[in-house]
Amino acid sequence: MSYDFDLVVIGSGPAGQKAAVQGAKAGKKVAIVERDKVLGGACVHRGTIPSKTLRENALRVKNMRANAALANFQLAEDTEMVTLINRLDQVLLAHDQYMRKQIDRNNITRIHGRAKFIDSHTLEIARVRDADYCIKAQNIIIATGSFPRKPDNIAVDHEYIFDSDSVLSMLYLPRSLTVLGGGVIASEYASIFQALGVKVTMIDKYPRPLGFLDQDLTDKFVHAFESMGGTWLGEHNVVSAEFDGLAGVITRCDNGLEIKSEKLLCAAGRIANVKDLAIENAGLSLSDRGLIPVDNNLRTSVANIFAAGDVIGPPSLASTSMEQGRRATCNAIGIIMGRIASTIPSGIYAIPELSAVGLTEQQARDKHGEVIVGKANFEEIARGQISDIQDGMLKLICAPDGKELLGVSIVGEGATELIHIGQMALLSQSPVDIFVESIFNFPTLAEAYRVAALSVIGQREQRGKG
Ligand SMILES: Cc1cc2nc3c(=O)[nH]c(=O)nc-3n(C[C@H](O)[C@H](O)[C@H](O)COP(=O)(O)OP(=O)(O)OC[C@H]3O[C@@H](n4cnc5c(N)ncnc54)[C@H](O)[C@@H]3O)c2cc1C
Ligand SMILES: NC(=O)c1ccc[n+]([C@@H]2O[C@H](COP(=O)([O-])OP(=O)(O)OC[C@H]3O[C@@H](n4cnc5c(N)ncnc54)[C@H](O)[C@@H]3O)[C@@H](O)[C@H]2O)c1
Repeated sequence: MSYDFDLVVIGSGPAGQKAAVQGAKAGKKVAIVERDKVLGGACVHRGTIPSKTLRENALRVKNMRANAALANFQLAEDTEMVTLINRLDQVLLAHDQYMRKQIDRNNITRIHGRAKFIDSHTLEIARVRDADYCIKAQNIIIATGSFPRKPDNIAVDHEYIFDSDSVLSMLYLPRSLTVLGGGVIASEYASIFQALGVKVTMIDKYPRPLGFLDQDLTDKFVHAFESMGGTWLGEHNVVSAEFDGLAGVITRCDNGLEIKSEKLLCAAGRIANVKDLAIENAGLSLSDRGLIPVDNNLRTSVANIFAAGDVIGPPSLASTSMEQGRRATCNAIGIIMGRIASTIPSGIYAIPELSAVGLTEQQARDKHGEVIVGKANFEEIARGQISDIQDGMLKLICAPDGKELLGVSIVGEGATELIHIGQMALLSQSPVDIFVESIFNFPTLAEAYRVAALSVIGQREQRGKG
């Protein structure tokens, strides 16, 4: 069979972009199909980058409020959202230009249109102005991402009730906001809006937010959120949320509680985006959870079709999607890569940040028994004192021998950067002593590694004597 391309990638988010570039670097004839006018996917236009840009301004507002002696700072009533994401256009433009240049420099064919499978090697491209046409590819990578789940009982209208795709299209900063969910999106936006002075209520059916993280971290997060004036309602099941017909939203829980707020953000999970792909024409079907099933090499049940990113499910991060995209291409073109390292960090850009790598304390106890845990509060570290960081903490989780590092969990400003020190120690299988024997810059938050390691070593020596 003759093909138009060696590799066609569907979707230009983090997974698709890296998949296409990897193919071109390996000398293959590659095309990338994107239905949006702009490249970058949810990550760039509706997710990671916009939310982190708003976060930067929320932090500035919070910091200005923190020192009333320097400036009596108050956000104006009816602050327009555009002023709070004023740098977003510049950030997006810079990102878009960078991506276009990279795609063009690598001679990747950009196709603007919606892809649909005709068979396992053929895609039909639907275009807005021009006629549809077909392309044939030896290998295809599905990197079509995900979209927000809309529960039937939540009337998302993008005017009063938003999802994470539309939340930043609000015209004005609301006075109050209900956030449905206690996952990553909910925790990030709830704390960002609260830091901006919005009265936020965050609700989840689970007892604590971000349940996959160490409880010490989530306790500190809830404390920080409530100290800013937010309300966390765990173990509350939302049964309905609707516009009240006047100027707000009524959220009802199954225990009878009713919450009134100006706006609501529904962050109740995301769904793999396979609409319009007609995967059945290629011989593919979805898993029970609505995801595209792949093996360890990211290959689907059809030999020449691979999938990467949110469309294959957790961890559903931009960071992992990029690596999956790259690996999917390598596997497709015969460069066998094997499994992705299990030490993937999670970074939650809430206020404060949370980040973890390896095992949590509970996971380590379940697996290894009497583990040794060393903690360092940022208030005890010179840099933490200087920066007045109230809710910062770093935890080292070590095997019962007090030497082998099993995991690192951090909450506090800088957590998503600091975690990589621990990640490198885990990857290089360094004993916990490395944090004591190495000299770190002073004053830095990284000193917390040293303080926590000293605590571990102290407990290890006590155990040795006992
Ligand atoms: C609010 C929010 C904040 C986030 N923050 C972070 C963070 O801080 N860090 C992090 O690591 N991750 C974060 N994420 C997750 C991250 O955005 C996703 O994991 C990542 O975007 C997934 O990349 P992807 O390439 O799989 O898909 P996407 O980025 O969703 O890209 C898929 C692309 O495929 C295109 N497409 C779909 N169907 C077709 C079709 N039939 N034909 C042509 N094109 C098609 C879409 O238009 C889209 O451009 C966040 C997500 C959200 C929603
Ligand atoms: N920094 C990051 O890495 C980052 C940031 C944002 C998003 N993401 C990714 O986006 C994905 C989606 O995030 P998400 O937060 O929307 O989903 P999620 O699945 O993590 O959380 C959804 C939450 O909503 C709750 N919920 C749903 N319906 C409810 C109801 N009726 N009543 C009460 N609670 C209810 C669930 O219990 C759950 O805790 C995640 O997989 C995450 O990896 C990552």
